[in-house]
Amino acid sequence: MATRKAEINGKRPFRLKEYTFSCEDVPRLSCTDPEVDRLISNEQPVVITDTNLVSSALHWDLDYLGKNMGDGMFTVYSSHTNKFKYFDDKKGNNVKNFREPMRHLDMTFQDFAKRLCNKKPEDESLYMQQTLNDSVGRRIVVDFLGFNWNWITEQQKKHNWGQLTANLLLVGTEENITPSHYDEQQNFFAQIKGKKRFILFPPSQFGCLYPYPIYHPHDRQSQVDFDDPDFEKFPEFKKAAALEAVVGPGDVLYLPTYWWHQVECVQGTGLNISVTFWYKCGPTDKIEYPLKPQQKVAMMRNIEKMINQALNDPKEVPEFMQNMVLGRYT
Ligand SMILES: O=C(O)C(=O)[C@H]1CC[C@@H](C(=O)O)C1
Ligand SMILES: [Zn+2]
Repeated sequence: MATRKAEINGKRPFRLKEYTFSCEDVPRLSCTDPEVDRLISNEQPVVITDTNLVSSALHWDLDYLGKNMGDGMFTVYSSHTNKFKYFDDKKGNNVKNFREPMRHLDMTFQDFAKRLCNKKPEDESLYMQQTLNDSVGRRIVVDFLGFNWNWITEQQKKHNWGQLTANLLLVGTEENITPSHYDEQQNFFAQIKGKKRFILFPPSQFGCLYPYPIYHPHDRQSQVDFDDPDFEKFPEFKKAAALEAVVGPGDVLYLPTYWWHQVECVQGTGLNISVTFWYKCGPTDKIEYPLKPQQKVAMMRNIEKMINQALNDPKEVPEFMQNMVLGRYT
């Protein structure tokens, strides 16, 4: 697998996987730069520095979390590969012979930390992905309250976003990968320990990324295997052109809603800890034409949902969709 050398601001170089598509850099700007507001208003990704958003958590490591996360049970995914492809198990019955690509385990943080420390190369990869809630220990609550809520709440108000819906704590090891998908929420992704690489595609490249059907457990995920793309089945993927961002401790990536992202824990950067800040999108006051790509994706999803409901049988959807477009709009 080809890799290339990279670095952030001249700091210690590390290696990134190479793919078939080009990668341009996401802008990296201080939160004091007015360009940050412009990019967020335009729903363009940007790496924002100096926010102090999670400065109160930069001392988090396996030992500290093990001592302070409390004795609650936390969500940990286990995968035979280093990929953690999200699936909605409520949609599992819609697809014949669907095989869950990773196992959902529940364990205490202490158990998770022990498995990470004793992990042998042949063992399954592990990824803790736990919504921060009141089950954590007191010191974690203090660190959480110490996040720069003034700054992020100011962003929420300025850009007229909806409510904060979740803070997901992510604890993984280098080379863990979350394959390419899009979400329907605004996201400030805060890096606490280790480095993460984001491969981003704008919503306008929906046609290059071939998401699964909406009834599929992998709804919102790309069908394309970036490590071995099937250009026969997914010819438009040849036209995909990515933006790339590598974030380190203290960096915050603004990840706009409907933007495709693959997330990789960077090799050689050790234990990886992040926290997401997901917000509901704001209301669309006035429809303006031409419609934005993300509005068209939302429209496509609503139409797919309507067709699925009306047909009431996932097996009928492919033929219905093909009858609608093949030879008519192709
Ligand atoms: O923040 C998001 O939108 C995500 O997809 C998260 C789910 C797994 C996380 C990761 O860092 O691998 C990223
Ligand atoms: Zn995501």
